[in-house]
Amino acid sequence: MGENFNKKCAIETNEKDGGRYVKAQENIATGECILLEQPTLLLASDGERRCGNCFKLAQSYCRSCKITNLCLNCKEHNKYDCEKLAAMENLNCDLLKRNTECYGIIKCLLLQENPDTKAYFDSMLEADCYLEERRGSDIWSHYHVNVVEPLMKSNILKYLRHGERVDEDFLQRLCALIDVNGFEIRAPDYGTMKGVYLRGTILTHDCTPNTQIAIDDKYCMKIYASRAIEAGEIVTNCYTNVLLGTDERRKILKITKNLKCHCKRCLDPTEFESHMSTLLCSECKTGYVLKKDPSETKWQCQNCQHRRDAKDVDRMLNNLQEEIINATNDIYKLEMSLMRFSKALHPQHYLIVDIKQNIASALRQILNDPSQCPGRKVYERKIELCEDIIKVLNLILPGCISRLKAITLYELVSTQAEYYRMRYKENELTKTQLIELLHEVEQMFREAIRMLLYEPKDTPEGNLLQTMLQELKYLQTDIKMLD
Ligand SMILES: C[S@@+](CC[C@H](N)C(=O)[O-])C[C@H]1O[C@@H](n2cnc3c(N)ncnc32)[C@H](O)[C@@H]1O
Repeated sequence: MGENFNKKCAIETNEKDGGRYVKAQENIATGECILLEQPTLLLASDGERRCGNCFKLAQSYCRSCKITNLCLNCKEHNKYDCEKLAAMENLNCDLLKRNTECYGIIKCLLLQENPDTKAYFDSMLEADCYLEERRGSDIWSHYHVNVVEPLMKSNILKYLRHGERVDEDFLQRLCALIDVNGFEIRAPDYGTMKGVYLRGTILTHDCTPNTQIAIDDKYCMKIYASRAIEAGEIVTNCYTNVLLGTDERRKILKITKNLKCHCKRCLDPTEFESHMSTLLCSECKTGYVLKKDPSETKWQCQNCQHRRDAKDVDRMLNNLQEEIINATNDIYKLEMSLMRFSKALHPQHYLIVDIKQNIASALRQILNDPSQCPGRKVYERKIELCEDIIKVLNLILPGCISRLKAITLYELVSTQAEYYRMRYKENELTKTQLIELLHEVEQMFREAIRMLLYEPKDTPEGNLLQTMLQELKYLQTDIKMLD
């Protein structure tokens, strides 16, 4: 569980609430690594069963301890945990197996039992988890029924050295710590699981963060600067999806982290002129409808002052969101929805961006399948959509390197290169014009590559970087041959 925090950073403590955060002590350059860290705990997502060794989905159990899931290809899992559990003769394994969420907490308790990992457990307890705010809530009742009661009734506590300090509050605290500090990470087969990273979790949230987090196939977390960070700045990470609107991001942050975000983006009604939350006025048809402050319950048109109730807006956005989900990959349905949404939402609203991403991805499938003989309209539409998405990303992540930007830029330039070649073949472009356009494509290709250079090797983005480097070489050869 080695870790490497950049020496230019320091962990500081907020005097008011004791919360920790990370501050840059010196200037940090774009792309510079801030932290490399192995997880302290890897856990299945709620309700899932994953092999205790390879973390693929598994239904079978270890023959020795009888409680850890082990897939048919794996023979053993953590030796300490296995032996400790196997020695618990009167453990009610069936009860624990039925309540899948117990296993993550058992892993935590074993971290505390094992002298080699006790220090990690103790530092996990230092993290924020706002236990008092959860007391009596639905989530508290959920864990009472699904974790606390089964664990108490299973006899496990009497086998633990620290069992006497384990009561309802202690177990609820462990559940809360995992909820607040667990990172959603890629599982090795498909889906996601949770990883607890004791250092990575200290970074404060910001909706326009100054770092990016990448996790490789050995679950090593790398945090690097997505823009230059000046000495004295707080080092931040975005706990939610940057492509959501302010209300949606804040709702998720409140539920998952009990956090009221007051970052610059949340406090700017236009979200840095991106207008990702802006509606079009249903009265005057042209005015922008905004909320001046994120905690307000009324939306108001900046042109005719017409007001809309927040509940009514929520209902409309939920219906539109459902429509996108129901359209799945159907381009016709998506385009029809886009036309309808465009009457109610700003052209850069997050749901418009979402639908454009869906259409672009469906078009990619057509362009990658030569048997569909894609016509020029398909290329033109894909180019237009990618350009629109990049424009929004540049507004919300100004000056930042970003995986999202890199991938969208790559989608754009690979489509443009094909499109220009097609037009050249159809004698619409001269050779000189084609060379000039391909040179422009090459510049943007380099920009996309530059943004992925800091991604670890064994990640989908690291692999994409290798593909892009190859494709850049082909493009350069192509240009040379035309010259
Ligand atoms: C993952 S932890 C971050 C580290 C935490 N401060 C600690 O000491 O363990 C998430 C919690 O930190 C606090 N936090 C993180 N970012 C914040 C922000 N931008 N504003 C206010 N509180 C924040 C909230 O209490 C949140 O639930």
